[in-house]
Amino acid sequence: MTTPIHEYALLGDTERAALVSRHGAVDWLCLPRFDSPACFASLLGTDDHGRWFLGPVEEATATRSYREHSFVLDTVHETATGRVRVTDLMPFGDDRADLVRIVEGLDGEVEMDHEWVVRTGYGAVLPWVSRVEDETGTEVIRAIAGPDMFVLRGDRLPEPEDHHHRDRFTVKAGERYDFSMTWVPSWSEVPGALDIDSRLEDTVRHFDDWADRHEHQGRYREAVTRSLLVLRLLTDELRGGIVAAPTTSLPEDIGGSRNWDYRYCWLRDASLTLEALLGCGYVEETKLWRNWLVRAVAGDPADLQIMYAVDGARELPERELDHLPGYEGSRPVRVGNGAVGQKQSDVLGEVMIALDRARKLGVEESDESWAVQKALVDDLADHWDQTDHGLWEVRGEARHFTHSRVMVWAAFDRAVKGVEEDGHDGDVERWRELRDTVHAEVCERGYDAERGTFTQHYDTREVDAALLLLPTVGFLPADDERVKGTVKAVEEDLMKDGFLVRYRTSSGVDGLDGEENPFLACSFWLAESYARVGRIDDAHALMDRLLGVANDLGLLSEEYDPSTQRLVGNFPQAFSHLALVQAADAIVEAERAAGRG
Ligand SMILES: OC[C@H]1O[C@H](O[C@H]2O[C@H](CO)[C@@H](O)[C@H](O)[C@H]2O)[C@H](O)[C@@H](O)[C@@H]1O
Repeated sequence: MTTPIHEYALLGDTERAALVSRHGAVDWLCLPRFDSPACFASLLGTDDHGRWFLGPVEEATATRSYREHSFVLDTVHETATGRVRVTDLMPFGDDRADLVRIVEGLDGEVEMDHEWVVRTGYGAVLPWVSRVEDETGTEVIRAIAGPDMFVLRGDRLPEPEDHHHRDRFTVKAGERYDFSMTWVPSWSEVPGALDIDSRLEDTVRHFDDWADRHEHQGRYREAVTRSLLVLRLLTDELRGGIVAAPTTSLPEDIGGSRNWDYRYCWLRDASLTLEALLGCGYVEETKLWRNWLVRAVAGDPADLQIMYAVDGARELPERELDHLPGYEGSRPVRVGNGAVGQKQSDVLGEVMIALDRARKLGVEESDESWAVQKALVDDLADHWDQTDHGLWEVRGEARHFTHSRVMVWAAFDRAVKGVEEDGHDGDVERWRELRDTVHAEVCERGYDAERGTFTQHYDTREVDAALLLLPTVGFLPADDERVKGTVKAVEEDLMKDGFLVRYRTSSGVDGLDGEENPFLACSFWLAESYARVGRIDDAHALMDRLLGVANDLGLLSEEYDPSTQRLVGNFPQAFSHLALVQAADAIVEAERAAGRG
């Protein structure tokens, strides 16, 4: 039986991440990077596609929590005979790729099952596994396949059986067993053992200190803290790229084909992540990402992509993995992402907004960073009127999506501000003129005067949840009648069981089969819109409903299926968490303005 998505916890060290189920199965892990092939892929297949299980043999109830504000996870399993705690972590900041699991007996005794199954290539490849000694003479299990070596250490090593490694042992109160798995390139020596206790302490301290620094105050502080931590975890410490989610192909609709690979760095998602971090006082992180951006987009501005690999590489060809049956049979499983080749005119606007905000918060441009922005905006000035695939990356016809046109306006607007307010150079006359032209065009062609709402694109009367962002990016004030009319139309057309879908798929605009569920980021945008127009009680009601669908660890996926009450889509998803932070910020601001803060 598959594990519901909300039953998973996230582990990670800011360069790679794993999902572990409540019952103790690490069902997803890509090594050595977020976007590397998985060595545990049973999330999208069976146990034979790789997993690491450590949990009670007998039926148990499990309660779990992160230690302080970190990603060190404590799961306490209670059986009829006793209680045992399993602590899982990926130690941070030591240039190693380890997954550590500590089993401690708390009460009575508990019989534990241990199973370690490594498969490389997303479950396709059986490695060569042997018992070897490290340089201190300690016995370890080593699995080798192509470029990868995985080394399992432990106080009890499991035994081989049908290409799995298994063990069963009893843990009594007061006993402790440590296990760790380490990835190194296959041509390396077997890596040495970790000092587990000190790595655990440093890892908790690092994340907890980081989380303590944020400035958000308000009723949703705890949810905001966990969301910021998720965003931090998805920001690659070494390379600076920010991934949209650590998973691929968790379905937007169970059993459906809307299954995509999110382990890449979208300029849109990354810029919005930065804005959320900046809004809570995390300014330094901007430099890491901005330097990544400058390296990734270096070269001809016409070659700008909408997403890159985590190290800035450009090749992300989409392919289907036929050997994997998919999460609850949701096929195909895809790796790579075909949207990489799309034109999405909103992304430069998002980048320019985030970098403008960073400048205003004192982040100085580097020699290259303004030059790169200038080149990109000049290139946009040559192609500003083209159609695109929009922020939803539709696979249907390219169109003049109203949100994209607004973001073209935003790109010129922030470029003009870079000159007027921040003293940088550039073709400001031309940018100013284009900014005003696009504004007028949107208000004329993207607005349905009869219904009093902006529309999804210039040739439709449909609406789109992205239109809620018009006041957020400064295109029009929140109390403009056209904005208010848009909020009303979006509520009328896109509400589904108390949550918001992105757009009506029935229009066929996205060129895809099947349905999708409410999109959590859009639902947070609605809460933010309510706050901006002073509907504070409505904002709280929606916020509470949304936080109510997060799992017990405060994690959210991309979408939520109200009919089955399940989180669906990739998990955890930066888009949902960054939108949560921004909605909470907007509510605090609105309460302050209304004298309710
Ligand atoms: O809706 C079809 C598209 O779905 C994915 O895109 C979504 O995720 C992106 C990453 O978070 C986000 O930037 C985008 O706004 C979302 O629509 C998928 O990556 C696309 O390939 C697919 O066409």
